[in-house]
Amino acid sequence: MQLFSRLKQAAGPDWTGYVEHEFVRCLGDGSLPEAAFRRYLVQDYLFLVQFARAYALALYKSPTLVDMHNALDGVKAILDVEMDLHVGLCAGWGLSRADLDAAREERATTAYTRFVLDAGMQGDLLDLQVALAPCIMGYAEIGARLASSAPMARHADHPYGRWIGEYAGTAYQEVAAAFAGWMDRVAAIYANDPRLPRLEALFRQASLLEADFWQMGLEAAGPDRSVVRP
Ligand SMILES: Cc1ncc(CN)c(N)n1
Repeated sequence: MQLFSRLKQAAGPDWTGYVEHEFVRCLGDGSLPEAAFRRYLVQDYLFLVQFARAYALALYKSPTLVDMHNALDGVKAILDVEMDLHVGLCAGWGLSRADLDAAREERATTAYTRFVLDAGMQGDLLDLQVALAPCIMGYAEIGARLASSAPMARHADHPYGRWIGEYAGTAYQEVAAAFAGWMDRVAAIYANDPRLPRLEALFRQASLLEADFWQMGLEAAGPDRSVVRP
């Protein structure tokens, strides 16, 4: 079994609480309040900046040249692909790069990104990959599900159709598949039974922090958007 599938199974409701969060459900059916999406967009820009640093740390933590190339591909995928798409998406919502650079990090953004960076600083490449996995793999899963289950998602009138299309699209899906394969290859060398509880704990915590990130967006739409946790 792929390490990702195993970690997901172990995280159980903490994983579904992330990928099926109310923010995601409302994004899919188009009912997400604009204020929630805007806060999310701004914070996600700040998130991606820190996430690029985490991928760069993966390069530093890489034991082989092959791993270094995989990590470098990840840095480039964020800086040259996802970040460009994100800035373009923000521009469509009237948010300039200057607006994004001037924004203040919300606590949920700080908590999540610094957790991932710390997991990588303390641990080895596999610890870092496992802490990054909910981010990379979760959005691929969400994008694919929303694109196939929300028929309107591909319609030009859907307010969040472009976001869904980006994460359901081939470019992002390929990045996620490549990441899962790389993590499996590293796990084949470094994972063993005594390490599993620690890896599962890292994955679970990152999944919870992803759910908090959605929640932070949702709360911009009003204080009554309570956490929907299993
Ligand atoms: C918070 C968050 N998590 C994941 C992704 C997808 N890389 C993202 N853009 N933002």
